[in-house]
Amino acid sequence: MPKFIVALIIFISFITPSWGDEIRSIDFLLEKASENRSSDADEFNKLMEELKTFESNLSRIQNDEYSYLLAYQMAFRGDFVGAQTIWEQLSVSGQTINIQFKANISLINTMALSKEWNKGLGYLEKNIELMHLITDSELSQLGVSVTSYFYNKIGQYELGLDYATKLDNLFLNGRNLCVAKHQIVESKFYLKKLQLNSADFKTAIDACSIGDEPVWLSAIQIYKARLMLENNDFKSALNVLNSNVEEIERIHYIPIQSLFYALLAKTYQAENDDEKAREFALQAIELTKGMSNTDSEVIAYNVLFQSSVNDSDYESALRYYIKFAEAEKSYFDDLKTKYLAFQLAQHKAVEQKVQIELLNKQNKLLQASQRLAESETENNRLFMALLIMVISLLSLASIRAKQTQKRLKRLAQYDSLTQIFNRGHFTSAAQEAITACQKNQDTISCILFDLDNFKGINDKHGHGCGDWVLKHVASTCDDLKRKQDIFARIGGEEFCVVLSNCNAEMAMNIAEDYRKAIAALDSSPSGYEFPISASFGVTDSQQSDYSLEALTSNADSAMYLAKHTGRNRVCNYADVESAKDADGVMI
Ligand SMILES: Nc1nc2c(ncn2[C@@H]2O[C@H](COP(=O)(O)OP(=O)(O)OP(=O)(O)O)[C@@H](O)[C@H]2O)c(=O)[nH]1
Repeated sequence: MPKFIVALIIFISFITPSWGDEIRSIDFLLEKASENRSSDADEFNKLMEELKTFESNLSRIQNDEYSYLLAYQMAFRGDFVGAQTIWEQLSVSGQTINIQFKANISLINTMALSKEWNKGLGYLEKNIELMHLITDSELSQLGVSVTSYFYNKIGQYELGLDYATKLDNLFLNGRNLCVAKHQIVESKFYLKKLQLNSADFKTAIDACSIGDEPVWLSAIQIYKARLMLENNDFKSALNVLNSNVEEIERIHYIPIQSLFYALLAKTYQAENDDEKAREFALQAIELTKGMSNTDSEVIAYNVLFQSSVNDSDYESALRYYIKFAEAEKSYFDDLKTKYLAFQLAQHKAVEQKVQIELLNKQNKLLQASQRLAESETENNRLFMALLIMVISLLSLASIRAKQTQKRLKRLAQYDSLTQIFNRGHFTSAAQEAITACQKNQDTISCILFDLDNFKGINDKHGHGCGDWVLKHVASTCDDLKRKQDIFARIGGEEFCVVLSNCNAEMAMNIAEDYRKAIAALDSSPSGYEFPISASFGVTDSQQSDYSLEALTSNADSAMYLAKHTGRNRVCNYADVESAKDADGVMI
Protein backbone atom coordinates (compact mmCIF):
# COMPACT_ATOMS: atom_id res chain seq x y z
CA MET A 1 0.00 0.00 0.00
CA PRO A 2 1.49 3.41 -0.89
CA LYS A 3 2.86 5.26 2.08
CA PHE A 4 0.74 8.32 1.62
CA ILE A 5 -2.40 6.11 1.82
CA VAL A 6 -1.28 5.08 5.27
CA ALA A 7 -0.71 8.73 6.06
CA LEU A 8 -4.21 9.55 4.91
CA ILE A 9 -5.79 6.81 6.97
CA ILE A 10 -3.95 7.83 10.09
CA PHE A 11 -4.77 11.46 9.66
CA ILE A 12 -8.44 11.24 8.97
CA SER A 13 -9.22 8.67 11.64
CA PHE A 14 -10.58 11.18 14.12
CA ILE A 15 -13.70 9.31 15.05
CA THR A 16 -13.21 6.58 17.67
CA PRO A 17 -15.03 3.26 17.40
CA SER A 18 -17.38 1.48 19.80
CA TRP A 19 -19.04 -1.58 18.41
CA GLY A 20 -21.19 -4.43 19.70
CA ASP A 21 -24.79 -3.86 18.83
CA GLU A 22 -26.81 -6.52 17.05
CA ILE A 23 -29.37 -4.33 15.36
CA ARG A 24 -28.79 -4.07 11.68
CA SER A 25 -30.85 -1.11 10.46
CA ILE A 26 -29.33 0.74 7.51
CA ASP A 27 -28.62 3.87 9.56
CA PHE A 28 -27.08 1.76 12.27
CA LEU A 29 -24.90 -0.05 9.74
CA LEU A 30 -23.80 3.23 8.18
CA GLU A 31 -22.96 4.67 11.58
CA LYS A 32 -20.96 1.63 12.62
CA ALA A 33 -19.14 1.46 9.30
CA SER A 34 -18.22 5.12 9.71
CA GLU A 35 -16.92 4.50 13.23
CA ASN A 36 -14.85 1.50 12.17
CA ARG A 37 -13.53 2.83 8.90
CA SER A 38 -10.08 3.73 10.19
CA SER A 39 -9.77 1.60 13.27
CA ASP A 40 -10.93 -1.85 12.20
CA ALA A 41 -10.53 -2.49 8.50
CA ASP A 42 -11.98 -6.02 8.64
CA GLU A 43 -15.10 -4.98 10.49
CA PHE A 44 -15.45 -1.98 8.20
CA ASN A 45 -15.24 -4.20 5.08
CA LYS A 46 -17.79 -6.62 6.56
CA LEU A 47 -20.20 -3.79 7.27
CA MET A 48 -19.74 -2.45 3.74
CA GLU A 49 -20.53 -5.88 2.32
CA GLU A 50 -23.68 -5.96 4.40
CA LEU A 51 -24.66 -2.47 3.29
CA LYS A 52 -24.13 -3.47 -0.34
CA THR A 53 -27.09 -5.86 -0.04
CA PHE A 54 -29.31 -2.87 0.85
CA GLU A 55 -27.93 -0.69 -1.94
CA SER A 56 -31.20 -0.53 -3.88
CA ASN A 57 -33.19 0.32 -0.71
CA LEU A 58 -31.12 3.29 0.36
CA SER A 59 -32.67 6.73 0.66
CA ARG A 60 -30.81 9.54 -1.12
CA ILE A 61 -29.20 10.71 2.11
CA GLN A 62 -28.25 7.13 3.06
CA ASN A 63 -26.90 6.60 -0.43
CA ASP A 64 -24.67 9.68 -0.04
CA GLU A 65 -23.33 8.32 3.24
CA TYR A 66 -22.76 4.90 1.70
CA SER A 67 -20.96 6.49 -1.32
CA TYR A 68 -18.78 8.49 1.05
CA LEU A 69 -17.72 5.30 2.87
CA LEU A 70 -17.29 3.45 -0.42
CA ALA A 71 -14.85 6.17 -1.53
CA TYR A 72 -13.07 5.82 1.77
CA GLN A 73 -12.78 2.04 1.19
CA MET A 74 -11.43 2.71 -2.33
CA ALA A 75 -8.83 5.14 -0.99
CA PHE A 76 -7.90 2.58 1.64
CA ARG A 77 -7.34 0.06 -1.12
CA GLY A 78 -5.24 2.51 -3.12
CA ASP A 79 -7.83 3.65 -5.67
CA PHE A 80 -7.39 7.35 -5.01
CA VAL A 81 -8.67 8.46 -8.38
CA GLY A 82 -11.93 6.51 -7.90
CA ALA A 83 -12.30 7.80 -4.33
CA GLN A 84 -11.72 11.40 -5.34
CA THR A 85 -14.27 11.11 -8.16
CA ILE A 86 -16.97 10.03 -5.68
CA TRP A 87 -16.04 12.70 -3.13
CA GLU A 88 -16.02 15.35 -5.85
CA GLN A 89 -19.56 14.31 -6.86
CA LEU A 90 -20.69 14.46 -3.22
CA SER A 91 -19.01 17.85 -2.82
CA VAL A 92 -21.13 19.24 -5.64
CA SER A 93 -24.41 17.35 -5.39
CA GLY A 94 -24.53 15.80 -1.91
CA GLN A 95 -28.02 15.94 -0.41
CA THR A 96 -26.93 17.65 2.78
CA ILE A 97 -24.41 20.36 3.68
CA ASN A 98 -22.85 17.88 6.11
CA ILE A 99 -22.04 15.30 3.42
CA GLN A 100 -20.67 18.04 1.11
CA PHE A 101 -18.52 19.35 3.96
CA LYS A 102 -17.32 15.82 4.86
CA ALA A 103 -16.45 15.04 1.22
CA ASN A 104 -14.53 18.32 1.03
CA ILE A 105 -12.57 17.40 4.16
CA SER A 106 -11.49 14.11 2.58
CA LEU A 107 -10.61 15.89 -0.66
CA ILE A 108 -8.57 18.57 1.14
CA ASN A 109 -6.76 15.82 2.98
CA THR A 110 -5.99 13.74 -0.10
CA MET A 111 -4.97 16.83 -2.07
CA ALA A 112 -2.48 17.70 0.69
CA LEU A 113 -1.03 14.20 0.58
CA SER A 114 -0.89 14.08 -3.20
CA LYS A 115 0.41 17.69 -3.17
CA GLU A 116 -2.36 18.99 -5.45
CA TRP A 117 -2.30 22.37 -3.80
CA ASN A 118 -4.52 24.26 -6.23
CA LYS A 119 -7.36 21.75 -6.00
CA GLY A 120 -6.92 21.45 -2.24
CA LEU A 121 -7.21 25.25 -1.85
CA GLY A 122 -10.38 25.16 -3.94
CA TYR A 123 -12.05 22.66 -1.61
CA LEU A 124 -10.66 24.49 1.41
CA GLU A 125 -12.32 27.68 0.23
CA LYS A 126 -15.61 25.79 -0.25
CA ASN A 127 -15.45 24.43 3.30
CA ILE A 128 -14.55 27.78 4.83
CA GLU A 129 -17.75 29.13 3.24
CA LEU A 130 -19.80 26.17 4.52
CA MET A 131 -18.26 26.10 8.00
CA HIS A 132 -20.77 28.44 9.64
CA LEU A 133 -23.62 26.16 8.48
CA ILE A 134 -22.26 23.04 10.19
CA THR A 135 -24.08 22.34 13.43
CA ASP A 136 -22.50 18.96 14.18
CA SER A 137 -19.67 20.01 16.53
CA GLU A 138 -17.51 16.92 15.77
CA LEU A 139 -17.71 17.60 12.05
CA SER A 140 -17.11 21.29 12.52
CA GLN A 141 -13.98 20.58 14.62
CA LEU A 142 -12.78 18.17 11.95
CA GLY A 143 -13.25 20.93 9.35
CA VAL A 144 -11.21 23.45 11.38
CA SER A 145 -8.58 20.83 12.04
CA VAL A 146 -8.17 19.92 8.36
CA THR A 147 -8.03 23.62 7.47
CA SER A 148 -5.22 24.21 9.93
CA TYR A 149 -3.46 21.03 8.69
CA PHE A 150 -3.74 22.08 5.02
CA TYR A 151 -2.53 25.62 5.66
CA ASN A 152 0.53 24.27 7.47
CA LYS A 153 1.17 21.78 4.69
CA ILE A 154 1.05 24.56 2.09
CA GLY A 155 3.42 26.65 4.18
CA GLN A 156 0.86 29.22 5.31
CA TYR A 157 1.73 28.87 8.97
CA GLU A 158 0.06 32.09 10.16
CA LEU A 159 -3.26 30.77 8.84
CA GLY A 160 -2.48 27.29 10.15
CA LEU A 161 -1.84 28.78 13.60
CA ASP A 162 -4.97 30.85 13.38
CA TYR A 163 -7.19 27.82 12.75
CA ALA A 164 -5.28 25.65 15.26
CA THR A 165 -5.89 28.36 17.91
CA LYS A 166 -9.56 28.43 16.94
CA LEU A 167 -9.68 24.68 17.43
CA ASP A 168 -7.82 24.93 20.74
CA ASN A 169 -10.33 27.52 21.98
CA LEU A 170 -13.20 25.04 21.58
CA PHE A 171 -12.35 23.29 24.88
CA LEU A 172 -11.60 20.01 23.19
CA ASN A 173 -10.32 16.82 24.63
CA GLY A 174 -8.86 13.57 23.39
CA ARG A 175 -7.60 13.33 19.84
CA ASN A 176 -8.96 16.70 18.71
CA LEU A 177 -7.13 18.50 21.52
CA CYS A 178 -3.90 16.65 20.64
CA VAL A 179 -4.28 17.57 16.94
CA ALA A 180 -4.90 21.23 17.82
CA LYS A 181 -1.85 21.37 20.06
CA HIS A 182 0.32 19.65 17.45
CA GLN A 183 -0.79 22.17 14.82
CA ILE A 184 0.08 25.04 17.17
CA VAL A 185 3.59 23.61 17.77
CA GLU A 186 4.10 23.00 14.04
CA SER A 187 2.96 26.49 12.97
CA LYS A 188 4.97 28.23 15.67
CA PHE A 189 8.06 26.19 14.81
CA TYR A 190 8.02 27.36 11.18
CA LEU A 191 7.10 30.88 12.25
CA LYS A 192 10.13 30.86 14.60
CA LYS A 193 7.83 31.55 17.53
CA LEU A 194 8.76 28.44 19.43
CA GLN A 195 11.44 28.00 22.10
CA LEU A 196 12.46 24.83 23.85
CA ASN A 197 10.99 26.13 27.08
CA SER A 198 7.68 27.17 25.42
CA ALA A 199 4.58 26.05 27.32
CA ASP A 200 3.22 24.94 23.92
CA PHE A 201 5.53 21.91 24.01
CA LYS A 202 4.36 20.79 27.41
CA THR A 203 0.64 21.25 26.73
CA ALA A 204 0.98 19.50 23.34
CA ILE A 205 2.91 16.55 24.78
CA ASP A 206 0.43 16.28 27.69
CA ALA A 207 -2.59 16.40 25.36
CA CYS A 208 -1.19 13.74 23.01
CA SER A 209 0.05 11.51 25.86
CA ILE A 210 -3.38 11.47 27.56
CA GLY A 211 -5.11 10.88 24.26
CA ASP A 212 -2.64 8.11 23.39
CA GLU A 213 -1.71 9.63 20.06
CA PRO A 214 1.76 8.31 19.30
CA VAL A 215 1.92 9.73 15.75
CA TRP A 216 1.19 13.29 16.86
CA LEU A 217 3.35 12.87 19.96
CA SER A 218 6.37 11.79 17.93
CA ALA A 219 5.77 14.63 15.46
CA ILE A 220 5.94 17.04 18.41
CA GLN A 221 9.19 15.41 19.60
CA ILE A 222 10.63 16.00 16.14
CA TYR A 223 10.11 19.77 16.46
CA LYS A 224 11.76 19.64 19.85
CA ALA A 225 14.77 17.80 18.39
CA ARG A 226 14.97 20.21 15.46
CA LEU A 227 15.04 23.19 17.84
CA MET A 228 17.85 21.52 19.78
CA LEU A 229 19.75 20.96 16.55
CA GLU A 230 19.28 24.60 15.59
CA ASN A 231 20.74 25.50 19.00
CA ASN A 232 23.67 23.10 18.35
CA ASP A 233 22.57 21.14 21.41
CA PHE A 234 23.31 17.79 19.73
CA LYS A 235 23.35 15.74 22.91
CA SER A 236 19.82 16.76 23.91
CA ALA A 237 18.62 16.25 20.32
CA LEU A 238 20.11 12.79 20.27
CA ASN A 239 18.51 12.07 23.60
CA VAL A 240 15.04 13.12 22.41
CA LEU A 241 15.35 11.23 19.13
CA ASN A 242 16.73 8.05 20.61
CA SER A 243 14.19 7.93 23.41
CA ASN A 244 11.38 8.00 20.82
CA VAL A 245 12.84 5.99 17.96
CA GLU A 246 11.52 2.62 19.18
CA GLU A 247 7.97 3.96 19.45
CA ILE A 248 8.33 5.50 15.99
CA GLU A 249 9.46 2.19 14.52
CA ARG A 250 6.53 0.47 16.20
CA ILE A 251 4.01 2.88 14.67
CA HIS A 252 5.83 2.78 11.37
CA TYR A 253 4.35 6.04 10.15
CA ILE A 254 6.64 6.65 7.22
CA PRO A 255 6.75 10.47 6.95
CA ILE A 256 7.67 10.78 10.63
CA GLN A 257 9.92 7.71 10.77
CA SER A 258 11.96 8.89 7.76
CA LEU A 259 12.35 12.36 9.29
CA PHE A 260 13.40 10.83 12.59
CA TYR A 261 16.11 8.80 10.81
CA ALA A 262 17.24 11.83 8.82
CA LEU A 263 17.51 13.95 11.98
CA LEU A 264 19.33 11.13 13.80
CA ALA A 265 21.74 10.97 10.87
CA LYS A 266 22.31 14.71 11.00
CA THR A 267 22.80 14.66 14.78
CA TYR A 268 25.23 11.74 14.67
CA GLN A 269 27.21 13.51 11.99
CA ALA A 270 27.35 16.63 14.17
CA GLU A 271 28.65 14.33 16.92
CA ASN A 272 31.28 13.02 14.43
CA ASP A 273 29.78 9.52 14.33
CA ASP A 274 29.79 9.16 10.54
CA GLU A 275 29.02 5.49 10.59
CA LYS A 276 25.76 5.86 12.45
CA ALA A 277 25.01 9.01 10.49
CA ARG A 278 25.39 7.10 7.20
CA GLU A 279 23.34 4.18 8.54
CA PHE A 280 20.35 6.38 9.51
CA ALA A 281 20.65 8.49 6.38
CA LEU A 282 20.40 5.39 4.18
CA GLN A 283 17.41 4.14 6.20
CA ALA A 284 15.72 7.52 5.79
CA ILE A 285 16.31 7.43 2.03
CA GLU A 286 14.98 3.89 1.83
CA LEU A 287 11.79 4.93 3.58
CA THR A 288 11.25 8.01 1.43
CA LYS A 289 11.22 5.96 -1.79
CA GLY A 290 7.85 6.55 -3.38
CA MET A 291 7.46 9.84 -1.54
CA SER A 292 8.49 13.04 -3.20
CA ASN A 293 9.78 16.41 -2.09
CA THR A 294 10.59 15.47 1.49
CA ASP A 295 12.99 17.35 3.71
CA SER A 296 14.05 13.92 5.13
CA GLU A 297 15.57 13.15 1.73
CA VAL A 298 17.34 16.52 1.58
CA ILE A 299 18.80 16.09 5.09
CA ALA A 300 19.77 12.45 4.46
CA TYR A 301 21.57 13.08 1.15
CA ASN A 302 23.39 16.02 2.66
CA VAL A 303 24.58 13.80 5.50
CA LEU A 304 25.76 11.14 3.00
CA PHE A 305 27.54 13.76 0.92
CA GLN A 306 29.33 15.20 3.99
CA SER A 307 30.18 11.74 5.19
CA SER A 308 31.68 10.82 1.79
CA VAL A 309 33.71 14.04 1.83
CA ASN A 310 34.91 13.17 5.33
CA ASP A 311 35.99 9.75 3.98
CA SER A 312 37.62 11.46 0.97
CA ASP A 313 35.35 9.31 -1.20
CA TYR A 314 34.82 12.08 -3.72
CA GLU A 315 33.13 9.88 -6.27
CA SER A 316 30.38 8.99 -3.73
CA ALA A 317 30.41 12.57 -2.49
CA LEU A 318 29.70 13.82 -5.99
CA ARG A 319 26.97 11.20 -6.48
CA TYR A 320 25.32 12.13 -3.15
CA TYR A 321 25.79 15.80 -3.78
CA ILE A 322 23.93 15.47 -7.07
CA LYS A 323 21.16 13.55 -5.25
CA PHE A 324 21.15 16.16 -2.51
CA ALA A 325 20.95 18.98 -5.06
CA GLU A 326 18.12 17.22 -6.87
CA ALA A 327 16.23 16.54 -3.63
CA GLU A 328 16.78 20.08 -2.46
CA LYS A 329 15.70 21.47 -5.81
CA SER A 330 12.58 19.34 -5.82
CA TYR A 331 11.92 20.32 -2.18
CA PHE A 332 12.24 24.02 -3.03
CA ASP A 333 10.26 23.54 -6.23
CA ASP A 334 7.48 22.09 -4.11
CA LEU A 335 7.71 25.06 -1.73
CA LYS A 336 7.55 27.35 -4.73
CA THR A 337 4.54 25.46 -6.14
CA LYS A 338 2.75 25.73 -2.81
CA TYR A 339 3.54 29.41 -2.59
CA LEU A 340 2.36 30.05 -6.14
CA ALA A 341 -0.80 27.98 -5.60
CA PHE A 342 -1.60 30.03 -2.52
CA GLN A 343 -0.81 33.30 -4.26
CA LEU A 344 -3.03 32.25 -7.16
CA ALA A 345 -5.88 31.35 -4.81
CA GLN A 346 -5.44 34.66 -3.02
CA HIS A 347 -5.24 36.50 -6.32
CA LYS A 348 -8.45 34.77 -7.43
CA ALA A 349 -10.12 35.68 -4.15
CA VAL A 350 -8.95 39.31 -4.47
CA GLU A 351 -10.03 39.37 -8.11
CA GLN A 352 -13.41 37.92 -7.16
CA LYS A 353 -13.71 40.54 -4.45
CA VAL A 354 -12.74 43.28 -6.90
CA GLN A 355 -15.21 41.89 -9.45
CA ILE A 356 -17.93 41.76 -6.82
CA GLU A 357 -17.09 45.30 -5.70
CA LEU A 358 -17.08 46.42 -9.33
CA LEU A 359 -20.41 44.74 -9.93
CA ASN A 360 -21.76 46.29 -6.73
CA LYS A 361 -20.54 49.70 -7.86
CA GLN A 362 -22.03 49.21 -11.32
CA ASN A 363 -25.21 48.05 -9.66
CA LYS A 364 -25.25 51.09 -7.40
CA LEU A 365 -24.55 53.32 -10.40
CA LEU A 366 -27.38 51.68 -12.33
CA GLN A 367 -29.70 52.02 -9.35
CA ALA A 368 -28.68 55.67 -8.96
CA SER A 369 -29.24 56.46 -12.64
CA GLN A 370 -32.53 54.54 -12.48
CA ARG A 371 -33.52 56.59 -9.45
CA LEU A 372 -32.40 59.72 -11.30
CA ALA A 373 -34.41 58.73 -14.38
CA GLU A 374 -37.39 57.95 -12.15
CA SER A 375 -37.11 61.24 -10.31
CA GLU A 376 -36.61 63.05 -13.65
CA THR A 377 -39.75 61.39 -14.98
CA GLU A 378 -41.50 62.22 -11.74
CA ASN A 379 -40.23 65.82 -11.94
CA ASN A 380 -41.32 66.03 -15.57
CA ARG A 381 -44.70 64.67 -14.61
CA LEU A 382 -44.95 67.17 -11.76
CA PHE A 383 -43.75 69.94 -14.04
CA MET A 384 -46.30 68.95 -16.69
CA ALA A 385 -49.05 68.77 -14.07
CA LEU A 386 -47.95 72.14 -12.72
CA LEU A 387 -47.81 73.58 -16.23
CA ILE A 388 -51.27 72.22 -17.07
CA MET A 389 -52.53 73.61 -13.78
CA VAL A 390 -50.95 77.01 -14.43
CA ILE A 391 -52.26 77.04 -18.03
CA SER A 392 -55.71 75.98 -16.81
CA LEU A 393 -55.66 78.63 -14.10
CA LEU A 394 -54.44 81.24 -16.57
CA SER A 395 -57.08 80.18 -19.11
CA LEU A 396 -59.71 80.23 -16.41
CA ALA A 397 -58.48 83.60 -15.22
CA SER A 398 -58.43 84.88 -18.80
CA ILE A 399 -61.97 83.51 -19.43
CA ARG A 400 -63.09 85.07 -16.17
CA ALA A 401 -61.36 88.32 -17.09
CA LYS A 402 -63.02 88.27 -20.50
CA GLN A 403 -66.36 87.49 -18.89
CA THR A 404 -65.81 90.26 -16.38
CA GLN A 405 -64.70 92.55 -19.15
CA LYS A 406 -67.78 91.58 -21.15
CA ARG A 407 -69.98 92.05 -18.13
CA LEU A 408 -68.38 95.40 -17.36
CA LYS A 409 -68.67 96.39 -21.01
CA ARG A 410 -72.28 95.37 -21.01
CA LEU A 411 -72.85 97.21 -17.77
CA ALA A 412 -71.17 100.25 -19.29
CA GLN A 413 -73.01 100.02 -22.63
CA TYR A 414 -76.43 98.62 -21.80
CA ASP A 415 -79.30 99.80 -19.76
CA SER A 416 -79.77 97.45 -16.85
CA LEU A 417 -83.58 97.44 -16.98
CA THR A 418 -84.30 97.15 -20.70
CA GLN A 419 -81.04 95.49 -21.91
CA ILE A 420 -80.75 97.90 -24.84
CA PHE A 421 -78.00 100.54 -25.30
CA ASN A 422 -77.83 103.23 -22.61
CA ARG A 423 -77.38 106.86 -23.32
CA GLY A 424 -73.58 106.84 -22.98
CA HIS A 425 -73.00 104.11 -25.50
CA PHE A 426 -75.73 105.47 -27.74
CA THR A 427 -73.89 108.77 -27.97
CA SER A 428 -70.61 107.26 -29.16
CA ALA A 429 -72.23 104.65 -31.47
CA ALA A 430 -74.56 107.24 -33.01
CA GLN A 431 -71.64 109.63 -33.48
CA GLU A 432 -69.69 106.96 -35.34
CA ALA A 433 -72.68 106.18 -37.58
CA ILE A 434 -73.23 109.89 -38.31
CA THR A 435 -69.55 110.36 -39.20
CA ALA A 436 -69.65 107.34 -41.50
CA CYS A 437 -72.83 108.52 -43.27
CA GLN A 438 -71.47 112.03 -43.58
CA LYS A 439 -68.29 110.64 -45.12
CA ASN A 440 -70.33 108.74 -47.70
CA GLN A 441 -72.90 111.51 -47.96
CA ASP A 442 -75.58 109.01 -46.98
CA THR A 443 -78.68 110.28 -45.26
CA ILE A 444 -79.08 109.37 -41.61
CA SER A 445 -82.27 109.66 -39.60
CA CYS A 446 -83.18 109.92 -35.97
CA ILE A 447 -86.40 108.71 -34.29
CA LEU A 448 -87.00 109.82 -30.71
CA PHE A 449 -90.03 108.64 -28.75
CA ASP A 450 -91.43 109.02 -25.25
CA LEU A 451 -94.12 106.92 -23.55
CA ASP A 452 -97.42 108.66 -23.08
CA ASN A 453 -98.79 109.39 -19.62
CA PHE A 454 -96.25 107.14 -18.09
CA LYS A 455 -96.34 108.93 -14.79
CA GLY A 456 -100.03 107.94 -14.59
CA ILE A 457 -99.12 104.21 -15.06
CA ASN A 458 -96.51 104.49 -12.34
CA ASP A 459 -98.83 106.31 -10.05
CA LYS A 460 -101.80 104.07 -10.70
CA HIS A 461 -100.19 100.62 -10.92
CA GLY A 462 -96.89 101.07 -9.21
CA HIS A 463 -93.29 101.50 -10.27
CA GLY A 464 -92.92 97.78 -10.94
CA CYS A 465 -95.68 97.93 -13.49
CA GLY A 466 -93.94 100.93 -15.04
CA ASP A 467 -90.74 98.87 -15.30
CA TRP A 468 -92.65 96.04 -16.93
CA VAL A 469 -93.92 98.53 -19.57
CA LEU A 470 -90.41 99.91 -20.19
CA LYS A 471 -88.96 96.41 -20.70
CA HIS A 472 -91.71 95.30 -23.10
CA VAL A 473 -91.62 98.48 -25.13
CA ALA A 474 -87.82 98.17 -25.42
CA SER A 475 -87.87 94.50 -26.48
CA THR A 476 -90.72 95.08 -28.95
CA CYS A 477 -88.87 97.91 -30.67
CA ASP A 478 -85.56 96.07 -30.52
CA ASP A 479 -87.18 93.22 -32.46
CA LEU A 480 -88.44 95.68 -35.07
CA LYS A 481 -85.25 97.67 -35.65
CA ARG A 482 -83.02 97.02 -38.62
CA LYS A 483 -79.71 95.34 -38.03
CA GLN A 484 -77.66 98.52 -38.48
CA ASP A 485 -79.97 100.76 -36.44
CA ILE A 486 -78.74 102.07 -33.09
CA PHE A 487 -81.50 101.82 -30.53
CA ALA A 488 -81.15 103.11 -26.98
CA ARG A 489 -82.97 104.22 -23.87
CA ILE A 490 -81.79 107.77 -23.45
CA GLY A 491 -83.95 108.86 -20.49
CA GLY A 492 -86.54 107.56 -18.00
CA GLU A 493 -89.25 106.68 -20.53
CA GLU A 494 -87.50 108.17 -23.57
CA PHE A 495 -85.97 106.12 -26.42
CA CYS A 496 -84.02 107.03 -29.54
CA VAL A 497 -83.15 105.23 -32.79
CA VAL A 498 -80.43 106.36 -35.25
CA LEU A 499 -80.88 104.87 -38.72
CA SER A 500 -78.02 104.95 -41.27
CA ASN A 501 -78.88 105.15 -45.00
CA CYS A 502 -82.37 106.22 -44.13
CA ASN A 503 -84.15 109.49 -44.84
CA ALA A 504 -86.94 111.07 -42.83
CA GLU A 505 -89.64 109.62 -45.03
CA MET A 506 -88.44 106.05 -44.49
CA ALA A 507 -87.86 106.79 -40.81
CA MET A 508 -91.44 108.06 -40.50
CA ASN A 509 -92.68 104.67 -41.76
CA ILE A 510 -90.45 102.77 -39.39
CA ALA A 511 -91.54 105.00 -36.51
CA GLU A 512 -95.10 104.32 -37.46
CA ASP A 513 -94.42 100.58 -37.21
CA TYR A 514 -92.95 101.14 -33.75
CA ARG A 515 -95.88 103.19 -32.68
CA LYS A 516 -98.36 100.59 -33.84
CA ALA A 517 -96.44 97.78 -32.17
CA ILE A 518 -96.34 99.70 -28.87
CA ALA A 519 -100.00 100.60 -29.06
CA ALA A 520 -100.77 96.94 -29.70
CA LEU A 521 -98.98 95.79 -26.53
CA ASP A 522 -101.20 93.85 -24.16
CA SER A 523 -100.66 95.09 -20.61
CA SER A 524 -102.59 92.28 -18.93
CA PRO A 525 -99.49 90.09 -18.19
CA SER A 526 -98.42 92.99 -15.89
CA GLY A 527 -101.53 92.32 -13.86
CA TYR A 528 -103.28 95.51 -14.99
CA GLU A 529 -105.31 96.57 -17.95
CA PHE A 530 -104.31 99.93 -19.39
CA PRO A 531 -103.39 101.39 -22.77
CA ILE A 532 -99.74 101.79 -23.76
CA SER A 533 -98.64 104.31 -26.37
CA ALA A 534 -95.76 106.55 -27.29
CA SER A 535 -95.28 109.83 -29.19
CA PHE A 536 -92.57 109.91 -31.92
CA GLY A 537 -90.46 112.68 -33.41
CA VAL A 538 -88.46 112.11 -36.61
CA THR A 539 -85.76 114.07 -38.44
CA ASP A 540 -82.86 113.29 -40.80
CA SER A 541 -79.51 114.70 -41.78
CA GLN A 542 -81.03 116.59 -44.63
CA GLN A 543 -83.11 118.60 -42.11
CA SER A 544 -80.80 118.60 -39.15
CA ASP A 545 -77.35 118.12 -40.72
CA TYR A 546 -74.84 115.48 -39.57
CA SER A 547 -74.96 116.59 -35.95
CA LEU A 548 -76.07 114.26 -33.21
CA GLU A 549 -77.03 117.13 -31.03
CA ALA A 550 -79.17 118.71 -33.78
CA LEU A 551 -80.66 115.39 -34.84
CA THR A 552 -81.77 114.48 -31.30
CA SER A 553 -82.82 117.96 -30.46
CA ASN A 554 -84.90 118.31 -33.61
CA ALA A 555 -86.39 114.82 -33.21
CA ASP A 556 -87.24 115.81 -29.65
CA SER A 557 -89.01 118.92 -30.96
CA ALA A 558 -90.99 116.76 -33.38
CA MET A 559 -91.81 114.37 -30.50
CA TYR A 560 -93.13 117.36 -28.45
CA LEU A 561 -95.24 118.29 -31.35
CA ALA A 562 -96.68 114.77 -31.34
CA LYS A 563 -97.42 115.11 -27.62
CA HIS A 564 -99.07 118.45 -28.09
CA THR A 565 -101.12 117.24 -30.98
CA GLY A 566 -102.74 114.36 -29.12
CA ARG A 567 -100.01 111.80 -28.39
CA ASN A 568 -99.68 108.27 -29.86
CA ARG A 569 -98.53 109.70 -33.16
CA VAL A 570 -95.44 110.30 -35.28
CA CYS A 571 -94.34 113.83 -36.28
CA ASN A 572 -91.66 114.95 -38.66
CA TYR A 573 -89.37 117.80 -37.74
CA ALA A 574 -90.59 119.51 -40.92
CA ASP A 575 -94.06 119.67 -39.25
CA VAL A 576 -92.54 121.48 -36.29
CA GLU A 577 -91.37 124.26 -38.50
CA SER A 578 -94.80 124.75 -39.98
CA ALA A 579 -96.45 124.54 -36.56
CA LYS A 580 -94.43 127.53 -35.26
CA ASP A 581 -96.28 130.81 -35.06
CA ALA A 582 -95.04 133.86 -36.65
CA ASP A 583 -92.83 134.61 -33.67
CA GLY A 584 -91.20 131.31 -34.03
CA VAL A 585 -92.81 129.92 -30.89
CA MET A 586 -94.20 126.45 -31.02
CA ILE A 587 -97.88 126.23 -30.37
N1 LIG B 1 -91.38 102.91 -13.39
C1 LIG B 1 -90.48 103.75 -13.80
N2 LIG B 1 -90.80 105.04 -13.93
C2 LIG B 1 -89.85 105.91 -14.40
C3 LIG B 1 -88.55 105.55 -14.71
N3 LIG B 1 -87.86 106.66 -15.14
C4 LIG B 1 -88.69 107.70 -15.09
N4 LIG B 1 -89.92 107.26 -14.66
C5 LIG B 1 -91.13 108.01 -14.49
O1 LIG B 1 -91.64 108.49 -15.73
C6 LIG B 1 -92.52 109.55 -15.44
C7 LIG B 1 -92.45 110.61 -16.49
O2 LIG B 1 -93.56 111.41 -16.32
P1 LIG B 1 -93.74 112.72 -17.06
O3 LIG B 1 -92.40 113.32 -17.44
O4 LIG B 1 -94.58 113.57 -16.23
O5 LIG B 1 -94.43 112.34 -18.38
P2 LIG B 1 -95.78 111.58 -18.70
O6 LIG B 1 -96.48 111.17 -17.44
O7 LIG B 1 -95.34 110.32 -19.52
O8 LIG B 1 -96.54 112.45 -19.50
P3 LIG B 1 -96.36 112.85 -20.98
O9 LIG B 1 -94.91 112.56 -21.32
O10 LIG B 1 -96.60 114.19 -21.04
O11 LIG B 1 -97.20 111.90 -21.70
C8 LIG B 1 -92.15 110.04 -14.03
O12 LIG B 1 -93.21 109.76 -13.14
C9 LIG B 1 -90.93 109.25 -13.66
O13 LIG B 1 -90.86 108.91 -12.31
C10 LIG B 1 -88.22 104.18 -14.53
O14 LIG B 1 -87.11 103.78 -14.76
N5 LIG B 1 -89.21 103.34 -14.10
